[in-house]
Amino acid sequence: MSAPVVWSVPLRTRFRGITEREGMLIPGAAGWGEWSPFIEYPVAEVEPWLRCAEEAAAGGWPDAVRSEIPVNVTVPAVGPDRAGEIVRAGGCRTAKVKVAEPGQRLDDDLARVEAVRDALGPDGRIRVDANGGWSPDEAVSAVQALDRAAEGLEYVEQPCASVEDLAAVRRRVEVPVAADESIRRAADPYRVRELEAADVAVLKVQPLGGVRACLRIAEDIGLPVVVSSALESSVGIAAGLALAAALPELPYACGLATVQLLTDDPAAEPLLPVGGVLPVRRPVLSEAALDRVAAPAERIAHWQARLAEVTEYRAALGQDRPR
Ligand SMILES: O=C(O)CCC(=O)c1ccccc1C(=O)O
Ligand SMILES: [Mg+2]
Repeated sequence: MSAPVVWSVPLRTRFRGITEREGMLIPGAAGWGEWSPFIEYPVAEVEPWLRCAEEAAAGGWPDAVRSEIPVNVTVPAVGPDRAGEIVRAGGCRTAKVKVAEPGQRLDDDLARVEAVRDALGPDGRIRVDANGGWSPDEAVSAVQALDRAAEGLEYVEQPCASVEDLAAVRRRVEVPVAADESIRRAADPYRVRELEAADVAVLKVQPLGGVRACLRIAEDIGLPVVVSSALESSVGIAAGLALAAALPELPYACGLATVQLLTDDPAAEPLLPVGGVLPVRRPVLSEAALDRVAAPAERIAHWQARLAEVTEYRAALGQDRPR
C-alpha cells in the first residue's frame, strides 16, 4: 500500500479568496480518500473532514440508486464576459453564481447573472450563493433584483450568515432559500429544520463527516438535498457523487462540477461533466498526474503536521478512532 500524497494546484480564477487549492490523499483498502480542509480551519472543525477521507479509503459507502448525477456549473464572482465563457465551457443546464463577494456591489452581481442567463438560454436554471454576505434587508432587495435579472431564480443559497436571519429572509421573499454554512458550520444542523429556515439543504461530505453521516442528515432534516463540493480534486468529488447516488430522491442538480475550477487534477480522467451530468465512479489516479500536482516539501510537512494534530485532538477526546 502506498503512502499519503499531498497535492497542490492553482485555481483558474480566485474563489472564496483562494488562488491555490491543496490537500492530502489517503490510501486504503477501498481506494483513495481526500482530506482537504481549508487552511484557516481549526483542528476541531477539520476532524470530520478526515472522517470523510477515512470512510472513502476504508470502504462502506451506501449503495447507489443512480449512476449519473446532474450538476451545475459554478460561476465565481468574475466579470460578465468571463461568467459567460465559464457557463458555455461547462455544458450544464444549471448555473450556480457567486454573489455578494466582499469588495463588489450589487450591480456587479446583476451584470454577472444577466450574462449567465444569456449564455444559458431561457430554459437553463440559475441559483445564486451569497455565502452569508447580506444583512436581512440587503438580502430581500438583492434577491428581488437578482430574481428579475435572472428571469427567475431557482433558489438563493445562504443569503445571510445566521440561521435566524435565513428564516427571516425566507419569510420575506418568494425565491426558495437553501442553507449551506447554516448546516456545515453549525453546532446543530437541525436548527434549520426547527426554524423552518430553508427550502433546500446543501450537504458537503467532508465538513459533515462523510457519506454515511450525510445520508443520516438527509433523512432527518426533512428537506430536498443538493450535494455540493468543497472544491476537492476528483478523489473528493467521488465521495460527493457517492452521496448523491445514494439519496432516495435528487430533485436538483448538484454542485459537484468544480474540478473545472482547478488547473490540474491527480486523476487520469478527471471528474468533469459531459452533457450536464457526472458519472458515479471513483477516479483512477495516474503517476504522471500525481507528479504534476505534487506539493512542494514545505506543504507536505504542513499537511503531515496537521494530520498529527488531528490524531492528538482525537486522543485528547478519548477517541483515537473516528466515530
Ligand atoms: O456548489 C457549487 O456549485 C460549488 C461548491 C461551492 O460553491 C463551494 C466550494 C467550496 C467552499 C464553499 C462553497 C459554497 O457552496 O459556498
Ligand atoms: Mg454555498
